[in-house]
Amino acid sequence: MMSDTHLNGAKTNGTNISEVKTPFLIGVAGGTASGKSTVCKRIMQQLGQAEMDHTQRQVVCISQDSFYRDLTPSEKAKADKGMFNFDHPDAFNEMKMLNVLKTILAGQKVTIECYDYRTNALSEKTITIYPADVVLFEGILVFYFQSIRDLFHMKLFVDTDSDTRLARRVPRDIKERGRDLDHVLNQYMTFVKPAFDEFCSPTKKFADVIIPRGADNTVAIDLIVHHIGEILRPGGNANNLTPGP
Ligand SMILES: Nc1ncnc2c1ncn2[C@@H]1O[C@H](COP(=O)(O)OP(=O)(O)O)[C@@H](O)[C@H]1O
Ligand SMILES: Nc1ccn([C@@H]2O[C@H](COP(=O)(O)O)[C@@H](O)[C@H]2O)c(=O)n1
Repeated sequence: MMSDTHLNGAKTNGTNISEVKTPFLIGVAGGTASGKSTVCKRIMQQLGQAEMDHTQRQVVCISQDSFYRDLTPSEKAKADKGMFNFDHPDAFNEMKMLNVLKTILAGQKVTIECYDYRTNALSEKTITIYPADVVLFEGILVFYFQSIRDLFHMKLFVDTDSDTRLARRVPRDIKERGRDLDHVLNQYMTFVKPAFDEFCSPTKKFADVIIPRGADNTVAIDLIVHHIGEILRPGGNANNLTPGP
């Protein structure tokens, strides 16, 4: 289904001297454990991309967590005790996010550091994002920063009720992020919940599509995938990609 219709190639005497892809950039926001990553995975699966080698992939997903800023030693000590606010916009490096997304939109390859929740820091592991047709950028605050928000061609908000999100976050953080129950609940009540109400939830208004119940909402995901397919098909409007309002 992926086509080359949105290659912005400069042609001289019929020869393509440069072929630059402008990827279709999709922002996926929502509260913690709302199912953002799972929705992205479903979209990739339905576009037939999830099982592909990452160098061949034409649909890729990037997490906003790769753009947490470095912590000072005293912030690090707080973070280890669950006393640092990772849900506040100041915890992110907006300029780095902006530069990376602009590079991706310019059709260039980028290398992104992966985030390690056990050390509360970027890890040595990196992932290289090759020029792709569709790039999904998911995270709690991807619509918070206007500079970032303005870059998206499509904005999705995964809307899952807070009880469900907490019920998913507790086992996930214990199993996958090396936390204990006290740590998860204290952090949730002190920072995660208030920051969701103050910074994340208000960004729902920027979404083009709100997805109630996340990945359980197969109808919404089918519609979104169909729309992406229409844009990318030969003759679709992918030649004229401009970010949405
Ligand atoms: N529809 C669903 N039904 C059951 N569990 C889900 C569903 N969506 C996500 N999960 C689980 O909830 C946790 C958080 O999901 P994830 O997609 O990683 O959320 P987010 O990216 O928003 O933090 C994971 O353990 C995931 O397997
Ligand atoms: N060192 C960190 C960094 C982030 N968090 C929490 O992760 C949440 C965002 O990730 P989701 O997959 O849940 O969207 C966010 O709510 C932070 O509290 C963390 O606990 N530790």
